[in-house]
Amino acid sequence: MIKTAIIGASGYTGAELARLLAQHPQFSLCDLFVSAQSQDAGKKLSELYGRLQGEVELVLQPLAEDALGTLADNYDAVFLATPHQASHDWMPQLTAGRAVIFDLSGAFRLKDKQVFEQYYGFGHQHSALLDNAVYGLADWHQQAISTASLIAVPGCYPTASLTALKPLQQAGLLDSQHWPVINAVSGVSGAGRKATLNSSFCEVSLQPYGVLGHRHQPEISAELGAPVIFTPHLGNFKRGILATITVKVAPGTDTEQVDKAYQQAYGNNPLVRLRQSWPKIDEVAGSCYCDLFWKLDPDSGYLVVASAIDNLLKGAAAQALQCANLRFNFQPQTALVQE
Ligand SMILES: NC(=O)C1=CN([C@@H]2O[C@H](COP(=O)(O)OP(=O)(O)OC[C@H]3O[C@@H](n4cnc5c(N)ncnc54)[C@H](OP(=O)(O)O)[C@@H]3O)[C@@H](O)[C@H]2O)C=CC1
Ligand SMILES: CC(=O)N[C@@H](CCC(=O)OP(=O)(O)O)C(=O)O
Repeated sequence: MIKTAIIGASGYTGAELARLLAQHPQFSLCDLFVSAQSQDAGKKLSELYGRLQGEVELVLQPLAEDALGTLADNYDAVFLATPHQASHDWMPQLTAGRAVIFDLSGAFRLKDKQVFEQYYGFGHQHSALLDNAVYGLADWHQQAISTASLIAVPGCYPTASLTALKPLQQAGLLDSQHWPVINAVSGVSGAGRKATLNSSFCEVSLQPYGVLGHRHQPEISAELGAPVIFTPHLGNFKRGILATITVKVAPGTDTEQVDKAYQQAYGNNPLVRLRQSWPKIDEVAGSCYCDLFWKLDPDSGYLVVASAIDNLLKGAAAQALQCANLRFNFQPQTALVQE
């Protein structure tokens, strides 16, 4: 069994990871950690999330930062479901241990250090770790993930967007003169568990935010190798993301070529569903799938693709476990879909 711990286990993505790992036949979930000053230290995770009663009965332990090095030697796998800065600060000690690290934060997703200053509000101090980190877009980087020691699990919006765009890019069907335009709506759990005014019940009303400045724009562009316009919106629902993406296809592209690109990319992938109609948030919320559907207007050359995921699952915890399945040589979908 793969000995496993989660740091940041009391948060939304940490709790989903705990649930998934607890039902995995090959992973043994041993310990759950929160920050040293956490108000939840000493509580059972199931006290915070009643639906986990009987499924995860572990207690949330306060993390002594000076014990990080030994901590990473006690496990085969450590999942970080922590804020970006905490992941950044702890990574040198954690990666010195024997555990493979799966980081759900954005701290190691980008190679360009300048992006961190501009979009994350801190200067990146760990160039060598950045260079070594593998971007954990699990449906695309199986080979690199299978040998990595530090895996930077993508953000939720980038997962929805890149799953839709990469097959087109791979098949050479994107018109490089026109930037893809991504409009995406996320449920409020995307903002994490901690209460803020913007995410409080009476304040949330469908609205764009982070316009022309969200940190997922450089993440999507870096992985796609092309600039994009990305506009996120906050919706008044709990979980899920729907990204509706408009692209100009290369001259002469027809529907058959687009269908073939998606079939080639995902025809045998149990975690990406090529739908026959436009995807809905309700059809992916609580699941580990990404649902895709598209339509091409051959006259104008514009293609619209819709991509739906659960932000906490395919957009975070389930993708992290998909990476872990690849890293430890299990089927990528193990414990993620019913077989
Ligand atoms: N929510 C989402 O849809 C997605 C989130 N992510 C990323 O995953 C990570 C976790 O997100 P999410 O679960 O939503 O966040 P939450 O705010 O729900 O949880 C954060 C967790 O980290 C702990 N924590 C907070 N501050 C610190 C700190 N300074 N040091 C150590 N631990 C700390 C919290 O517990 P405590 O404060 O009690 O210690 C809690 O367990 C973030 O980096 C986020 O950007 C990625 C994709 C999607
Ligand atoms: C609705 C909402 O607030 N969503 C978050 C994205 C969550 C995510 O993917 O997180 P990281 O890239 O930060 O890990 C946001 O826009 O900041």
